[in-house]
Amino acid sequence: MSSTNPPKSRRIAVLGARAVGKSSLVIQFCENHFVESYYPTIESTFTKTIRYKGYEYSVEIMDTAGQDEYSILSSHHASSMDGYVLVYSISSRSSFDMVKIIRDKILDFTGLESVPCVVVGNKSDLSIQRQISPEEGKELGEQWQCSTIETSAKHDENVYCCWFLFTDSEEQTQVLKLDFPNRIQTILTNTVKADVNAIVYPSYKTAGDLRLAVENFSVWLGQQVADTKKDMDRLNSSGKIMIVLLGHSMGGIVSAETILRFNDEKSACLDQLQGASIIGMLAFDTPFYSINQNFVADKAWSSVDQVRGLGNLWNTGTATIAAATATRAINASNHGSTSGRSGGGSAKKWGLFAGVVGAAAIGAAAYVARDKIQATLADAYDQLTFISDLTDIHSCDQRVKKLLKIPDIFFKCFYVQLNELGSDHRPKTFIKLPPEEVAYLFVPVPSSAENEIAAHTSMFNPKKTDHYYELGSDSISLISEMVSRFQRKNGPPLILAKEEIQQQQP
Ligand SMILES: Nc1nc2c(ncn2[C@@H]2O[C@H](COP(=O)(O)OP(=O)(O)OP(=O)(O)O)[C@@H](O)[C@H]2O)c(=O)[nH]1
Repeated sequence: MSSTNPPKSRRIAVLGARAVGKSSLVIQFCENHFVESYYPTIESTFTKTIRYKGYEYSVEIMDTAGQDEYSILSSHHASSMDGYVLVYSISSRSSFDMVKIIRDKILDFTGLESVPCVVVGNKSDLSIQRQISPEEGKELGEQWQCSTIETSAKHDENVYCCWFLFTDSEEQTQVLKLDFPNRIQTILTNTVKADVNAIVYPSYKTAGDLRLAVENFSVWLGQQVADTKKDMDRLNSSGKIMIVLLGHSMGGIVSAETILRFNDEKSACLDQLQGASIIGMLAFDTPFYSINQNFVADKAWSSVDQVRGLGNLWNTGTATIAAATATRAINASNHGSTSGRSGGGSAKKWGLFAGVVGAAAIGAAAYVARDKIQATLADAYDQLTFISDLTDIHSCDQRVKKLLKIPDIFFKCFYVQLNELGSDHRPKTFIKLPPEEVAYLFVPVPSSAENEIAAHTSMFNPKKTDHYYELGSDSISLISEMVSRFQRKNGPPLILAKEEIQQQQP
């Protein structure tokens, strides 16, 4: 990831019934002409760079084959998309109904409550044949809280607008709907062919001792494993639970300490995790080597209110996520049924596992380097005994060293870096950068936030973190790599349910 500002990339699928004008809209937008003749599409991909509200977007548009009620939504079209343009023809009631069916299929597939989309009523030039009024189109948009627009690919009316509206609506809904854990869960499910459960660690104790936080977190983690096992038993499925910890901010330190604890106390690990394996951790802006003293010293931070506000932000849970995953049924007959709506862990069919990948974590705690900041600010935080753990540089250093010594634990830390350099000509970062020998494990993520604290707290906000999407895909690639490594080492995954294995035995 570079610190320049390359275009933000977006992948959009265009979906709708047959002959509503999907290809015509895409061709008009990308190539500026209208094709009168009708050639049913199988699938084509177009790319176009657009400038919108000061940002450049490199948009990859997937034009898909027309859908009918019986078409099966391809995973290729439903997943790894940043959003959808759903097209109907204003002259066809059935195509309007089809848009609703397609959206339901996407929600079922992704397990989300809502997805960024724009509903487009095409062929607005055919007013005499109109079957759907503009009001009916708008009502649907209000119901789904998305933008709607009528277009004519033929007369090139509103064609540009529909793509811009998408960008706008996607920007607005992204933070709320496709939040980071959901995004990881959805994409990872399809990437590693696994039932992926992103579990957010529900409450994070910012008060209290680090050891207590680690203990609480370990107990919670054990509970997640037990719940997953119960689901698996109920569905008579077999598989090995793998856990990946994702920790933002101080959650990364809690995750690292949890791994160290389980490694030091192997019997406790076996009891509490019931044989599940922690295969790695990803940290996000975790101050493993304390926070960057440059900005603490900056008097811009000397407002108690500002820091109190920051504490509230950290405590909202926006920065508190965890994930647990389970390898999905490989049996094709079970594919369609494995995805449930979000939060529907129990709705998942845990049958026929190829193994179970589990991930957990992310907590964020408010903290400041106590001895680097004014007394008044420290007072605002005096219940946060975590602070002292960050000022013990020797322990900080040892923590990372010990973590790296544990065999088969994969570790990476992403950290935010502002686009401009500081007055000392060094990168502006929230965390203090690590020593040279471990620098390769720390990956900068460019941020356009106004300062280091804003960058830190908005790391999972696509509006502030320029490479939010890449952060998601990089995390997914790393988790996939952890899973493959684990599976390579521990033999091929089981792909059959218990009863099928029994049936196959002589
Ligand atoms: N009058 C009018 N005709 C249009 C418009 N857009 C597309 N058409 C015509 O509608 C027919 C179907 O257009 P396509 O763009 O191929 O439709 P599609 O949705 O991609 O079709 P499939 O690939 O089968 O899903 C073609 O004959 C187009 O010329 C429009 O805005 N107005």
